[in-house]
Amino acid sequence: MILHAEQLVYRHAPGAPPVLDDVSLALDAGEILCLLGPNGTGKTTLLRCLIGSLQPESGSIRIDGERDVPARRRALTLAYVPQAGVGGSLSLLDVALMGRTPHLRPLAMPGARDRRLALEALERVGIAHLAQRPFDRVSGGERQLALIARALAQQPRLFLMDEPTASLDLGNQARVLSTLRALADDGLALLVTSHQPDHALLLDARVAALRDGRIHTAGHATEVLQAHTLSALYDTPIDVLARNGAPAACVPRLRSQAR
Ligand SMILES: Nc1ncnc2c1ncn2[C@@H]1O[C@H](COP(=O)(O)OP(=O)(O)OP(=O)(O)O)[C@@H](O)[C@H]1O
Repeated sequence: MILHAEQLVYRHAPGAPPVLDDVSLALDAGEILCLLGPNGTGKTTLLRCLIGSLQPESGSIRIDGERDVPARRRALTLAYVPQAGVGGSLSLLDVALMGRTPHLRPLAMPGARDRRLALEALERVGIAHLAQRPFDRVSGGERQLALIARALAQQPRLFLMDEPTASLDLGNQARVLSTLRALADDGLALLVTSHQPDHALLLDARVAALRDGRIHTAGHATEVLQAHTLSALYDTPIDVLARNGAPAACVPRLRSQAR
């Protein structure tokens, strides 16, 4: 098991209500786990606990079966894609090159191989033509793609991605989702937060849905993403439509359409 979290409890302040309450999950090589749940339910907080930037009050996190993995080894094992990143005036190539940092000796500069891997990562997400453009002079979606490229260049075994398709058009959503599926098929592990349950279906992923800081629903997307489960999770009527006989699209009903 590459990632195993057990009974995590996290509060932003002592005595405050828990943001994460008894949350457990496990992720193996070759798997995609899609983390769903309403706004403010603790998805980013969970990712930040898993990468070690927040400290849970109790519970355990093991990577490759080991607790308290040293920072350098952790950086070689897992890559985090945040919702938004700060790249300033760095070029997108330099942003992608930052993914190579854990592989460099202290104070060493990236070499030709690092630059090739960074460029390949930009190509894989379709923005190699923007390699020399400063991060603060590209669109929100292009920034998101650059942050994904940085993670790809890092060549980790485990990806933790916070809403990686949130700013992307349909074409780029399909490109990124195809890339994520291909990474899993290559044996890598991915934990991906999303507000689009459809994406869990497209990715043929397992799902863990958080609500009020607790696991509300868990299982394979095709089994658990049913109209009644989603309607309860998001507190709104949701239909699940089929394509080729399999659930494919999760569509909320507006108040005027409620039956
Ligand atoms: N620094 C902070 N201090 C106090 N509360 C915080 C802080 N950051 C987040 N929160 C609260 O913690 C809860 C969980 O936030 P989190 O960002 O993990 O939710 P999320 O599920 O990722 O939400 P979204 O889907 O909107 O991105 C929310 O109620 C949020 O308001």
